[in-house]
Amino acid sequence: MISDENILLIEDLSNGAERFSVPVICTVPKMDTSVFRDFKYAPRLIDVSGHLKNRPVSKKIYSCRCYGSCDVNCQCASGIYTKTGVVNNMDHLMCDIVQECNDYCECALWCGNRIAQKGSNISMEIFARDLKCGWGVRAKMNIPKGVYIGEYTGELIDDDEAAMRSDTTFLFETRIGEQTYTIDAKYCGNYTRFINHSCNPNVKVANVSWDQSENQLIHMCFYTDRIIMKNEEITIDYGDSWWAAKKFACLCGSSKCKYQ
Ligand SMILES: C[S@@+](CC[C@H](N)C(=O)[O-])C[C@H]1O[C@@H](n2cnc3c(N)ncnc32)[C@H](O)[C@@H]1O
Repeated sequence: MISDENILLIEDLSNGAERFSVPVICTVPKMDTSVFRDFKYAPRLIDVSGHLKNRPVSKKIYSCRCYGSCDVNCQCASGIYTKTGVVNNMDHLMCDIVQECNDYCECALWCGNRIAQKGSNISMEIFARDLKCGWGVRAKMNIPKGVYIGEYTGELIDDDEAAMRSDTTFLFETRIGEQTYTIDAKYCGNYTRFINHSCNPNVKVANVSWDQSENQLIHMCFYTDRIIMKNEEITIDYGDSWWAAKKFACLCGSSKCKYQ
């Protein structure tokens, strides 16, 4: 039930689709709540028909024969994660593709190189930041550095379709193999589409794949770049090209602000 007077506006925006509830909290009068009426929660990427079609496996990439968890000698282990699944070195995360183990790998489901593919269990909530920035996302618990917190989901559309979308606010570029695609999370996505920009962000976005095919789908995955305390706002850097298309100033408040 959506009402401006309630502090807890929605108990769980995900409707049980996540491993944690995604409450929407409003303490700012006159916030625009219409976004939640039209919003379809999608814990995974979907295509315009509402489903992510199976893509044929053209040529299989490497799959490992490890028993239990892969170690550093395993060819498909990215070396990005520690044995407990936390990112080792945030600079390495910014490589072309973080390759996780895939369906053909013989390692266990609990292998330390299967992290983003299993989804996050780090609780987040959507809150009313202010009337100018709108809604934002904050942590419901303390989170260590290097932890996977979610994937940018929404409709997966091709370049022609993306060019026809009038609102570019929620467009995020990705690719399948060599072909570029766009994720649009305006009407359909998960909590990550409410994450605001900061010029001093606490979360980094990496290209991650767990496909067994050479024609891999690149997932846009979010990892904490420092320790995040309970109730701290989650922020990412939207990048120069996003800001180039906008006619308003950044309100991140950081002393490092680049888009004032
Ligand atoms: C991807 S959405 C983030 C969620 C959004 N706050 C909402 O309520 O739906 C991006 C929009 O949020 C606002 N926003 C995010 N970060 C901002 C910032 N640093 N300064 C000003 N506006 C920001 C702008 O309106 C921007 O178009």
